[in-house]
Amino acid sequence: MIYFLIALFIIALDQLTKWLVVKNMQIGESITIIENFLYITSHRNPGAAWGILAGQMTFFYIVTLIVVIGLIYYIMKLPKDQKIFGIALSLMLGGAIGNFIDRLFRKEVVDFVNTYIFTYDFPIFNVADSALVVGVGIVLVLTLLEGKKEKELS
Ligand SMILES: CCC[C@@H]1OC(=O)[C@@H](C)C[C@H](C)CCCCC(=O)CCC[C@@H](CC)/C=C/C=C(\COC)CC[C@@H](O)[C@@H](O)C[C@H](O)CNC1=O
Repeated sequence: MIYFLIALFIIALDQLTKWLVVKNMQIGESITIIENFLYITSHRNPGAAWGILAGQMTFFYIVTLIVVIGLIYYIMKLPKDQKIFGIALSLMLGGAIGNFIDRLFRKEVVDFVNTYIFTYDFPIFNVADSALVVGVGIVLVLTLLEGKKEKELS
């Protein structure tokens, strides 16, 4: 299934970028990409978004396993014509597994994408987070569009 290849690609890209950051940068070290906008900063997060539930690894394992099993089930069950939906699910699957690998072996997640959206210093994230957020975003948009279409038809 092409969707599992997409998830594998995300996992590989996520783990490669994290490995490069861990290997070549000290924690806290920052490289300017675009002044005042984009930096690569080596960071670790023992929690979820914004560091919530730091250290609750058992909780993260359980939630991630439920998310991963749910996603695999939906990808297997997906009708042939819903390719975009399938791509969104595989982005989420790759992202969830990417962070799961970090939590399993490092007991924390490696983050390095440091952006300043306007002056707000957005939490530092990684490839897996981006895939998750993009995947969630596409699912939300498709669901809203689906709902709108049904309303127009009814
Ligand atoms: C993106 C999901 C977070 C990701 O969830 C995962 O792994 C999943 C598969 C497993 C979690 C245990 C369960 C989801 C918790 C839900 C959550 O957290 C609310 C999310 C809101 C979201 C709206 C969509 C905002 C976005 C935030 C950020 C991402 O910006 C691109 C900032 C990321 C930085 O705080 C970075 O340090 C985080 C670190 O890398 C660990 N990442 C995780 O826990």
